[in-house]
Amino acid sequence: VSNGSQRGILRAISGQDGEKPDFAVELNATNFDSVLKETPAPYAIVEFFAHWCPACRNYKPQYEKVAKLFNGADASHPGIILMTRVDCALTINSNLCDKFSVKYYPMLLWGPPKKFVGWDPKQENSEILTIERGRTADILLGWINKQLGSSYGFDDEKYENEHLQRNFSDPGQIAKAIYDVEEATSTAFGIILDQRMIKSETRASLIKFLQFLVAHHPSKRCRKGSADILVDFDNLCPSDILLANNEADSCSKKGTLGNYQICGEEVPRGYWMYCRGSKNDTRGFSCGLWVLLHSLSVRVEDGESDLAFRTTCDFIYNFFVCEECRQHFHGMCSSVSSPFKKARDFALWLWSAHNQVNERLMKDESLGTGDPEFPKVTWPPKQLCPSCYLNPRKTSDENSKIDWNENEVFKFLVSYYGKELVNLYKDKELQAGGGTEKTVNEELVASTNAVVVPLGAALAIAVASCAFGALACFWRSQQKNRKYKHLYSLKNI
Ligand SMILES: Cc1cc2nc3c(=O)[nH]c(=O)nc-3n(C[C@H](O)[C@H](O)[C@H](O)COP(=O)(O)OP(=O)(O)OC[C@H]3O[C@@H](n4cnc5c(N)ncnc54)[C@H](O)[C@@H]3O)c2cc1C
Repeated sequence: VSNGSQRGILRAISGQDGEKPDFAVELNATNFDSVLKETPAPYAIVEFFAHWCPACRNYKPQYEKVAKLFNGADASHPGIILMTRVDCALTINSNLCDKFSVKYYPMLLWGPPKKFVGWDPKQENSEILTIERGRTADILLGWINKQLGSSYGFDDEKYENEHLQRNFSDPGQIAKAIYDVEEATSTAFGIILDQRMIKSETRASLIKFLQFLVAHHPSKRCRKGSADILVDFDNLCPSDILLANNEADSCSKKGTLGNYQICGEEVPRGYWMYCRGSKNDTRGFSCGLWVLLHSLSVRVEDGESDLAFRTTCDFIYNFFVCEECRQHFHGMCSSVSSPFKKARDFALWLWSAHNQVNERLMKDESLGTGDPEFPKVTWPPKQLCPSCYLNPRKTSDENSKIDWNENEVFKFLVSYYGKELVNLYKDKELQAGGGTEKTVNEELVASTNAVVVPLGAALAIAVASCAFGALACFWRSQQKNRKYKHLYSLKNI
């Protein structure tokens, strides 16, 4: 998907355009496969229409009324059905519409998004169905409800979030959070550039965090995007420029750095799934950031645990725009007196620090500052991890300290933020890769195709420490080799 068309899609979804946005996402022959392959939604509807067709124009408000329920930042049921449309009157889409044997307008097809990709019309038992009678919004929603056994209604428009409400007995919810981790990463990077936060005193901290992401981000495309930025970092945001002018344009959104998408072109998507609040301004980014930090913490090895701890602390201190949050977190970081030697200790420290924040906020939230649908709890609640509790609290004993079984908590964190988080995502990666799973090393090397790798701060810090595990080390040596190869070839010109 080209930058421009992707931005168009994001605008359509997030409604940040000046004019009233469409909720259904406009697809064309160029982005059709990639958008449908990438969407986390389990179902898609494609409306084939022609812009000159009066019946289609009349139908648009009906289709949009349904799309508003499922697409966009204020959808009541996000992430379930991606509603799209293809204009068959555009020459670029002729083959696409022919492939789906579009015989009349508007024609609606329903199915799992990935089944639209590489669809063969001769295929028997296809999971793609024609929605024969979707002529009004009511009929279309009725058809969907019948198909899914759901009871969605247009009254759900009030940005309610009942289906995502915290359900402690459903640990499977975390599988959705991988999309929020990507969104949080991309949002954090966007804020850093927007707010011109890369300065001479914060630059090294960002480089360290990018290395952390390259080695341990649970999403492949964020590892790849972070590696791309890291490789070019010294060119894009040289330290001498920052020393001369602490507010260098090149290190902000205005510079080339602003063209980099840390998690690829499809992210951010403009909505949150696991971290979606019941109101627009609650949860979202700060929840996604926590999940990112926990997911990183359970992926480090013993030897990197202290660096991971310091990298996390410095990143939050330098780049988290919530002043109270960063100061409070800094206080917790500063109270750690001896270096971490075990990955387990770092993961448990982060868990415990997060619980201290939760406990502090529980009091504030009685003032109505939190999200009423998602009250803060001491985490994980018993429903999610019964074995984490040594002595279950008695009702009369509500305020006593919980006696945690830290071995069980660690096991739980590793499984929750490790395997379970990437449950859905792995399938997606495999499907996207056509069934052949490349090693992460190959992916990283393939992704970092810069011709010249600068041997400045990024690489110097990287090569010197090799601290973030074998994977990052491997990647760094690849960069180093390329640098030398490049210099060598230059010398021979
Ligand atoms: C580093 C940091 C510091 C912050 N400090 C402050 C602050 O000082 N004041 C303030 O008002 N807000 C602070 N925030 C924001 C606040 O913590 C919440 O992120 C925000 O209120 C949204 O809450 P939430 O209900 O989505 O759950 P969050 O607390 O954001 O948690 C996200 C998810 O993580 C899981 N989780 C909860 N607790 C734990 C735990 N102990 N270990 C592992 N997983 C857990 C749950 O599944 C939860 O849904 C901070 C955020 C961050 C990232």
